[in-house]
Amino acid sequence: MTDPHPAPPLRAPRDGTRGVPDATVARLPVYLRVLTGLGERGVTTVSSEELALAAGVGSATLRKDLSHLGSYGVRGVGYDVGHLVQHVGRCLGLAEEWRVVIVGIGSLGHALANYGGFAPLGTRVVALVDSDPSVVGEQVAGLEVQPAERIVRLVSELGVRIAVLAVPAASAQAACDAVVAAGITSVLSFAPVELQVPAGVELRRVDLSTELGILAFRERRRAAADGEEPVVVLPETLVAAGVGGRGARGVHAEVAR
Ligand SMILES: NC(=O)c1ccc[n+]([C@@H]2O[C@H](COP(=O)([O-])OP(=O)(O)OC[C@H]3O[C@@H](n4cnc5c(N)ncnc54)[C@H](O)[C@@H]3O)[C@@H](O)[C@H]2O)c1
Repeated sequence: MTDPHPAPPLRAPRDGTRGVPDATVARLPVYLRVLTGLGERGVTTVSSEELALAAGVGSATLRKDLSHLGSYGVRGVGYDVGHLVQHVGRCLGLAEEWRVVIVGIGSLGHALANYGGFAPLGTRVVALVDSDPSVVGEQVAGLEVQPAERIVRLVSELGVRIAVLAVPAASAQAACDAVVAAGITSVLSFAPVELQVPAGVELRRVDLSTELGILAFRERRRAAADGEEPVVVLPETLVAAGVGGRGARGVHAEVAR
């Protein structure tokens, strides 16, 4: 595979990703996943165009990102996949293991605890906690669910650095405060609510309903541009009250159940 635009070989930074733009750091796990997949398929070199396509970014962005790390692209050859896997991994601190606690072992907490895809990114779930006594003591993914009050001890004894919050929105701030008070400095929350953390604590949120809402909005706009009739989904109560059906404005209504 040839690379028409290889990034110039630069020095590798000695201090991980310090000084590397946040946007670049956020893309590194994606590059690593693609590169790891290529390596598993026996691919030894990859062009910046191919890597960019597989990672879903522009090739100029990819070359710039890798140049921040010190890339090893060779003109006419491309990037050495194995070398780049190690290099990106080192920059992400993956030689070390970052220990994770999941707070809230309900539907989502179970799924996350059982998910095996975190390890390649250097993280390992080592503890599960829940505030519900009926959940405490349950075995999930080889770990026993611990009472939420034990968080301080778990964090210090197991060296946990990252907390994943899989609790309802109403409990999320309290759960967040508890993990921060226990010494956690990185929090990933799935609760659909804004959270406050003190300076020095990294907070990331995964809000699936907002993401889906954005896609639905775009679908609606695309359908409107294609001249499709909008489908308005009405609650059953409104339909029972006589609202809905194909109305004067040509709106086609369906019932939400
Ligand atoms: N289930 C999903 O597929 C899904 C998808 C996207 C987002 N979410 C969000 O993830 C969060 C969890 O969803 P779920 O469906 O797993 O809920 P769930 O009700 O099934 O589980 C929540 C768990 O959190 C525990 N809990 C509550 N307060 C706690 C606290 N302070 N400390 C420790 N544990 C506590 C509860 O005892 C319960 O076991 C919600 O905010 C939800 O909106 C869920």
